[in-house]
Amino acid sequence: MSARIIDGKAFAADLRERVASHVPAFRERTGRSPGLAVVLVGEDPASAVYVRNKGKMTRAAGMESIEHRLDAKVEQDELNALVDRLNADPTVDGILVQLPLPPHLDADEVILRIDPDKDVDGFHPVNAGRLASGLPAMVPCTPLGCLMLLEDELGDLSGKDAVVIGRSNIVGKPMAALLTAKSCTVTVAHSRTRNLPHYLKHADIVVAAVGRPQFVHGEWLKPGATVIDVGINRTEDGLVGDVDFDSAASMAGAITPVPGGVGPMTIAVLLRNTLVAAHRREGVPLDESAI
Ligand SMILES: Nc1nc2c(c(=O)[nH]1)N[C@@H](CN(C=O)c1ccc(C(=O)N[C@@H](CCC(=O)O)C(=O)O)cc1)CN2
Ligand SMILES: [Mg+2]
Repeated sequence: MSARIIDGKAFAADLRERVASHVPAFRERTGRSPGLAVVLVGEDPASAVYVRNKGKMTRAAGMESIEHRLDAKVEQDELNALVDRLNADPTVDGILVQLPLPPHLDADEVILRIDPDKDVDGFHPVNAGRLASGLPAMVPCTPLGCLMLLEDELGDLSGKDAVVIGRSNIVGKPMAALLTAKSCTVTVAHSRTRNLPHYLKHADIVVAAVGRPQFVHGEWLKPGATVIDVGINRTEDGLVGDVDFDSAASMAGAITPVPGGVGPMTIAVLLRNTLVAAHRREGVPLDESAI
């Protein structure tokens, strides 16, 4: 193995501290802490862990965590009504509905209902449009976390060839928009791409978010490439990414591990987005590029 291991866990801990350092001044200025409301529907065990960690880390950063747990059988109207109440609550700066929702609920409908200025997940089409247009947006947490790791590793990304594998609204599409905004030449590959190794051969940057365990093989990579693995797949061999770590680590210049790579960045960026949303909503200045 020769690749540098990108320590997302340590980067995320640093980012959470940076976020926390801005909270006292916000409280001084407004008389309250930034507030994040998290809605969990049902009992999906992984979602329950993520939501618990979000609450813990929100409080550890000095912010207010408002948690709503709804029964798995809750009706769409009741979920929508909760979002309406959170939209109207001036102490709530960020609203997040934990995904996936039980199959009888329409995630698009509930996301559309969230006030775009409180949409700390960055999933609302208004924010997707703002991001695509280069306007100030709430940016989805996982891709923004990937971008932070990439810039920390590589510095200026301008002119680099990037392949994003996966075209979801949550990771692939916003990741492509962020890399395009950084002047990368971006290819979006996905499950129907005919000859993935052909594209990967030239890629300086690979972001794998396809949702298939160990899908990307090291032999396909350009030697020295930076590989960001967004996958979290629970298999008989434990938790694995979308990249075959061992073969990729012998070809790449740097790679994120699973666990301990991208995953921890998701919650750290969520706290960052909540801080940003709170400052924007209150009109309190914040140098967003410094956090
Ligand atoms: N509304 C949202 N729903 C979901 C999101 C999201 O950003 N917003 N992302 C994922 C789940 N997620 C946060 O919600 C999340 C996933 C993974 C991690 C993480 O720290 N992973 C660890 C491994 C933990 C494990 O064993 O499962 C790691 O990779 O090191 C944090 C948050 C889907 N839903
Ligand atoms: Mg896909």
